Amino acid sequence: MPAIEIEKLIKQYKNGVKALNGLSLRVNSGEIFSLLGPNGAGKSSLINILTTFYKPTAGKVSMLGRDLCKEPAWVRTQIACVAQRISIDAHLSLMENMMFQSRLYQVDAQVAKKRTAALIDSFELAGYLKYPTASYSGGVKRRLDIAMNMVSSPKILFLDEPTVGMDIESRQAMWKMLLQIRDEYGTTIFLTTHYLEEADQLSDSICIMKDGRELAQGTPGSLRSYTGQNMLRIAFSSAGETEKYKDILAGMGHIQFTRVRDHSVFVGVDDSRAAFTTVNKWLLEHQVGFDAIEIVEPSLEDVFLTLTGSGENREEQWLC
Ligand SMILES: Nc1ncnc2c1ncn2[C@@H]1O[C@H](COP(=O)(O)OP(=O)(O)OP(=O)(O)O)[C@@H](O)[C@H]1O
Repeated sequence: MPAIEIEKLIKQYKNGVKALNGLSLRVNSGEIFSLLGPNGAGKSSLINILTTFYKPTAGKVSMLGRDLCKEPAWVRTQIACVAQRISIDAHLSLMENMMFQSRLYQVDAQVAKKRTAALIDSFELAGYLKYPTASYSGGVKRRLDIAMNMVSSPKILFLDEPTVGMDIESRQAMWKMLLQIRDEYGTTIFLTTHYLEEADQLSDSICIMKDGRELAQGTPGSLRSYTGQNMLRIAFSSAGETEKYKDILAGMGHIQFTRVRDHSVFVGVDDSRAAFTTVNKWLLEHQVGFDAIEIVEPSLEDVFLTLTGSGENREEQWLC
């Protein structure tokens, strides 16, 4: 049974804006699912519907096998939602915050005690017990916020940009925590992120959406090969050279678009071998000094930019 199944979902606000415009997607039980999309794509509108804050205008949403519109109260008992704004009470201790949350979800006191102890242990929070929560770093506060939301043993955990603004160390601690939640607790994780590398490394499944619809869904690997397009990477020794040759390369045969990253020009091509030959020949003939030229697989970021930047309405695609 899928954790979430959405068919042709529409959300039209009173001002006439259609934030969701026929969205369909599926989240499998026990997976980490990432929702990606540019600003205004409809991600928050979708999360607000799935967490029962908003009612959809039309379409079907099944959560854990039940109809969301018919049984929102039941759905609420099965999910937890960690918003971007941290919800811990800085006047309460770590333990008091956990206990407060358990009472909110009407978890039996004995059960709550056991769960809290296990969560503190799992997520390495014991070292912070004796300090006031107000003194915690942003990363630890967020970990505590998530641990609190696990007290009710949710089947699905929603996280809105869980690592936004974090340094790399805190981000890695968060990734570890999310993997543990999936593996030790079997919880399905539904998250939004703007970090494509994070989605790539962490997710079992990704949906890229724009204008209220899904553009593509699948595993990170299947999405990377989604465009069916290899790329050329040509590395130069300086940023100036890279910028200069980006524009020249853009005008050559077989080349669809160019992008610059880390002193390299990444070139989208329709035929990687033919493009390799053309570009290589041109660089040698014009005695252009370059550090490397190679055929590479597109990154998730390349796929994201190609899909969301195209402005085309693609047909629905299911890649799993
Ligand atoms: N309550 C609302 N009333 C009217 N329009 C809204 C409302 N909430 C969102 N919208 C509009 O719906 C569209 C989708 O917005 P939404 O916030 O769902 O996108 P998003 O992908 O979460 O964007 P972001 O990444 O910027 O948060 C936008 O055009 C937005 O202005």
